[in-house]
Amino acid sequence: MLTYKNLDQTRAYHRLLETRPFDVTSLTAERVETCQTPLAAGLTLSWAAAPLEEKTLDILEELAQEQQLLEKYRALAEGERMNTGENRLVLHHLLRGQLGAEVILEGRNQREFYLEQQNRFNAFAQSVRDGSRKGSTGKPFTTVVQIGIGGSDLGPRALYLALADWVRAHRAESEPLLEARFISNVDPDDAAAVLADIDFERTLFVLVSKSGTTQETLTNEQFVAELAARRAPGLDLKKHTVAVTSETSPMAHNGGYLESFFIDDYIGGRYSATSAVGGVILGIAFGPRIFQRLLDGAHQADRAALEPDIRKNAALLDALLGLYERNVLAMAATAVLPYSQALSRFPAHLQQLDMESNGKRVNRHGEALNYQTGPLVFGEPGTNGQHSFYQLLHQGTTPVPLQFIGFRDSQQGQDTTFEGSTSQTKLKANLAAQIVAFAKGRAHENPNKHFPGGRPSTLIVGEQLTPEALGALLAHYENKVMFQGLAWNLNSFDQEGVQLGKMLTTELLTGSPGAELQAFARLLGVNAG
Ligand SMILES: O=P(O)(O)OC[C@H]1O[C@H](O)[C@H](O)[C@@H](O)[C@@H]1O
Repeated sequence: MLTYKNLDQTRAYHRLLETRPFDVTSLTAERVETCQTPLAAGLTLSWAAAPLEEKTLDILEELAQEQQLLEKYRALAEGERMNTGENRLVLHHLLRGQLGAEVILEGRNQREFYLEQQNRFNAFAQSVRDGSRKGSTGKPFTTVVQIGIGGSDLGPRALYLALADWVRAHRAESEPLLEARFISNVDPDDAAAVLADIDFERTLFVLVSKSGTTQETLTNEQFVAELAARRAPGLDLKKHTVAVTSETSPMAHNGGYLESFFIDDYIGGRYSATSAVGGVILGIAFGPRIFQRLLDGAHQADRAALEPDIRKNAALLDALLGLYERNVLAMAATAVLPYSQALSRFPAHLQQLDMESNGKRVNRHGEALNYQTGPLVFGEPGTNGQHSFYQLLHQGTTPVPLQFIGFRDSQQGQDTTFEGSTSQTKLKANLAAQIVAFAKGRAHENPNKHFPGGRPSTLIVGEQLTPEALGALLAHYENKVMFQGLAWNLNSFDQEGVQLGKMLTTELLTGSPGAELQAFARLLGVNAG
C-alpha cells in the first residue's frame, strides 16, 4: 500500500537534520577509491567529494524506505497515475523497455504499442537514409530540421549534439550522415539563421509539438512555409514535413504532412527524448541502430535504479544526496559541469527536466509546503566554465554543489601533444584538479588568495560518450528527478507554472492587456493586433 507523506512528516528527515555532513576538506585518496557506485553502461558515480558520512547514507536509505521511493518508482512504471495534476500515467520508461508488470490500457499493451511506434518511425528514418524516400523534386534528403521548443527541442538537440561527432567518427562508410538542425525560438532571427543556407529540395522538416498548439512552433512552421515558397517555389512542402504530436492534437491527422508520428499523454515533454520526439530526428540523422543503442543504455539505467541498496543505486543515491544538500545544507543551486564539449546543451535539457518537474511550492495534493524543493540548475562544459563562473564557485559566498561528468577517452580520437600532454589528458587533469580544489581549498595569508574549500561535488565517469553511455546519462537524471520529486511529495509531471506568461502574451497580442503590460509594450514597441 503506497502512502504519500511530505518530507517533513518523515522520521528520517528529522534525523537527517541532526547529522553532521562529511567535511569534504578531509577528502582522502582512500575515500576516492571506495566511494563509488556503478550507474549503467560503463558509467560510475563517484561520491567521494560529497558531504556524506556512512551514518547519513544509512538515514537517507531509511528516508527512501519511509517514502517508499522504489515501490513508487515501480508503481509508476506499472501504470500508477503519478501525474496527479493532470490525472495521467507516467510511462516514459516503457519507451526503452519493460521494467515490471505490463501496462494494459483499453486492451492495448503499452510497451508493445510503443515498440510499434518505434518500428514505424524507424522504418521511415531508414527510407530517408537509404534514399528510397526523396523530396518532391526527386532529390534525396541531406538535412533534417526539427521545429519545436521546450521538451520538443531541448532533449533531442542535446542528444544530437552529444553524438554527432561520435557517429561521424564511428560510422561505416556505407552509412549516410545527414545533418540535423533545430529551430525553436519565436525570434525570427533563429529560423532565419538556421535556414539561411538550407537547400529546401534536400531538407526534411520534423514539426514537433505534443499539444499541437505551441505558438512558437506554429509560427515557425509558417515562417518555413513562406520562406520555402520564396526560395523554392516549385516545392511541395507537404512532402518535406512530418509531424510528431499527440493523437488528439490539432496537428494530428490534418493531412498537411507527409507522415505523422504520435506520442501519447503518458509521455511528458521533458521526458520525451526517447520517444518519436527524439527518435525521428536521431533515427534520420544517425540511423535507427544508434537510437536503439541509446535506448538500451537508458533501459540499463532504469533497471539499475530499481536496486534497493542505496549504495548500489546511483540514481537514488544522487537524488537523496541532492535532497540532503538542498534541505539540510540549505544549498539553493546545483551546477552540472560536463567535461565534454559534446554535452554542451545537456545542462540546458537538465534545466527543463529538473526545474520544470520539481520547481513547485505545493505537494501532489496542492497543499503548501514548509520546506525547499527543486534547486536552481545551471551548467556549462568544462574547461570553459573555469574561465567564466568558477571564481564564484571557489571563493563566492554561496557554496554550490557540483555535478561533474567526464570520460577517459574523447569521441573522435583526434588530439595533439602540447608541452608534454595531449588535449584529452589536459581535459581530465583539469577535471580532477577542480574536484580536489573545490573540496580541499588552499589556505593563504592573503584573504584574497585564500580558497576555503569545503565545496562538495560528485563525478559521473565513463570510458567514452557512446550512444549507450548517453542513454544511461539521460535516464539517470530522469530517475534522479523522479526520486527527488517523490521524496518531496510533489507531482513532478505537470507544469502549470508556464501558463501565466502565455496567457498574458495572448492578452497583449489579441485581447485587453492591463496598464503595466501596455506600458512595457510601448517601451518594447509591441505593435499588437
Ligand atoms: O511539445 P509542445 O506541446 O509544443 O510543448 C512544448 C513545451 O511547452 C511548454 O513550455 C511546456 O512547459 C513544456 O513542457 C513543453 O515541452
